[in-house]
Amino acid sequence: MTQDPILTGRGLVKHYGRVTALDNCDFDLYPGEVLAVIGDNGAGKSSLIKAISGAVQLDAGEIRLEGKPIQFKSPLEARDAGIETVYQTLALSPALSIVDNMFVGREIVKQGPMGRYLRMLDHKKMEAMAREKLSDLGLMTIQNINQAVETLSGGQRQGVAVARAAAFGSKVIIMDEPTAALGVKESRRVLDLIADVKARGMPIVLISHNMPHVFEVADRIHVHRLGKRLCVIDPKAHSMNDAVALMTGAKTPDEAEAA
Ligand SMILES: Nc1ncnc2c1ncn2[C@@H]1O[C@H](COP(=O)(O)OP(=O)(O)OP(=O)(O)O)[C@@H](O)[C@H]1O
Repeated sequence: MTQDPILTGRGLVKHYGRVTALDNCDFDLYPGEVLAVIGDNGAGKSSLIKAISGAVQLDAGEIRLEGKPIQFKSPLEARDAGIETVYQTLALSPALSIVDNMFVGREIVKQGPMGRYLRMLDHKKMEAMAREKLSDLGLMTIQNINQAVETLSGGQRQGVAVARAAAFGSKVIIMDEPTAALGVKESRRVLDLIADVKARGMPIVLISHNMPHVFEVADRIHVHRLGKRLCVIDPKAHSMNDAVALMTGAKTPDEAEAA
């Protein structure tokens, strides 16, 4: 890697009472890459992602975004700084429309006094922007952007959440188990979506237990074990069996390299 990482973590520590969820963990994400984070249940993947996305506060360590140290007190602060996290379930408000979901907390008000003093929203502008972003990502199979998100399929919902991230100039998108609850066809759409977002130059962190999905889309794989980064592997140079052996402790990184 010749470029500097866009996002780094050094010596990250997180305790929950007596449990050490992050134990001096390091992390690096490079511009434009898809980095998969894999690990056994309880290895600390979610804790790592929550620390990066402002959902939990670290006990020690440093996170840098574009070289600058950051300390987010809430997920909103992380989002404002350009780190957008797409959760499987919590990403969207089901009863709100697609447009409303995309603009919640970032509504565009009308120009002039109506917007300035009466906070009247510019629905036309928001709809046009939503349409543009969705079509950029090949998501215009969605007919009516005023329909409630609860009427969309799982894959389409992921799409709306990702379009929202892309629309607001995010620097990093974190996707937490995006295909876990989806069928084969829907998963396909989400994997294509990841490829589209990557093609637009946006780096993605993908947390997944699904090895075929990880091996299909990841440029590098961060193997997380016992609260820290055990190693980073190249999916082209390693098998899925190697990846599973590393995350369960059946193989050491040296053994995986020698194989
Ligand atoms: N809020 C919490 N309170 C107490 N312990 C927690 C909390 N969150 C996580 N832990 C513990 O921290 C450790 C790491 O959990 P974490 O959820 O980060 O792992 P994970 O790799 O994401 O697991 P999974 O793949 O099962 O989701 C586990 O032992 C877990 O029980």
